[in-house]
Amino acid sequence: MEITDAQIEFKDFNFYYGKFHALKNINFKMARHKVTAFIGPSGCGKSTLLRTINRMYDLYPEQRAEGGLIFDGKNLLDSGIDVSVLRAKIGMVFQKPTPFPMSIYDNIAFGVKLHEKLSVSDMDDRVEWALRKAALWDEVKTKLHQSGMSLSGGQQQRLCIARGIAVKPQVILLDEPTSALDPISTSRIEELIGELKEEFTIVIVTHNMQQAARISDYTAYMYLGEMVEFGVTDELFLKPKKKETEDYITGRFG
Ligand SMILES: Nc1ncnc2c1ncn2[C@@H]1O[C@H](COP(=O)(O)OP(=O)(O)OP(=O)(O)O)[C@@H](O)[C@H]1O
Repeated sequence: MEITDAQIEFKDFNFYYGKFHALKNINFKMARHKVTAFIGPSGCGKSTLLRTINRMYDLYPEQRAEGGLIFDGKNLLDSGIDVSVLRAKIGMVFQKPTPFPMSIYDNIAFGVKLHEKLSVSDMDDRVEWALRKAALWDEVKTKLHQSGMSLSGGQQQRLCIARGIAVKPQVILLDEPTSALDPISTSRIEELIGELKEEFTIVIVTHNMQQAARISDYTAYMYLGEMVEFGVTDELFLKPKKKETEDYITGRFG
């Protein structure tokens, strides 16, 4: 399987927490405007891999990445990369909804103001655009100046997605975005992911294999820091090439 339109490419990529070798020789590409899912048992390195993509590890001096992580023709591991610009291009949504303690409107406007100078009416338009894209507009349009914390968990997570989208990134990283949500909010977010890929490249970590099978185009199965198998989602689930993958997806693992 060859990915011809890659947005991000990992080349001989390794990652260390101090002396612990957490990601081992990772090589694969993520396709533009598709959903790529990382699955695997707890501790296999899914979140670590996701967090390298916007250099979250920069905050911790003992964490180190080596090799190639190519985006827009540049190696994101190079020291010359401006990490704040990078994080505007590659947004992230966490497992637990994390709205800022400010109004719904300001939750979205805050990040936009860091990168762009918009007039009041352009900002209003941007906030509406982001909330519509995140399928939240109809629920909040009459209460934009109420606190983001007053929303339900599922609405808060859509607000966080709207906040990520508002700066117009190219890639959205989702770290188990539905694991704290009820089934109805989960299916709304899954539906939303299907719509967002029209405009953004999506990478999702999920411990839920059915979710990966439902929403992703490509799936990577990880185990003990290695990428055991990467492929088209339907093929990986229906006809895995490796026995380890088959054991995991059929529940025979462990
Ligand atoms: N800050 C850290 N310092 C040291 N080791 C870490 C750190 N964070 C994670 N690890 C280790 O790196 C490995 C991968 O962890 P990671 O959180 O990426 O796994 P995961 O697949 O996302 O797991 P889960 O599904 O449980 O969230 C584990 O062995 C973990 O113990």
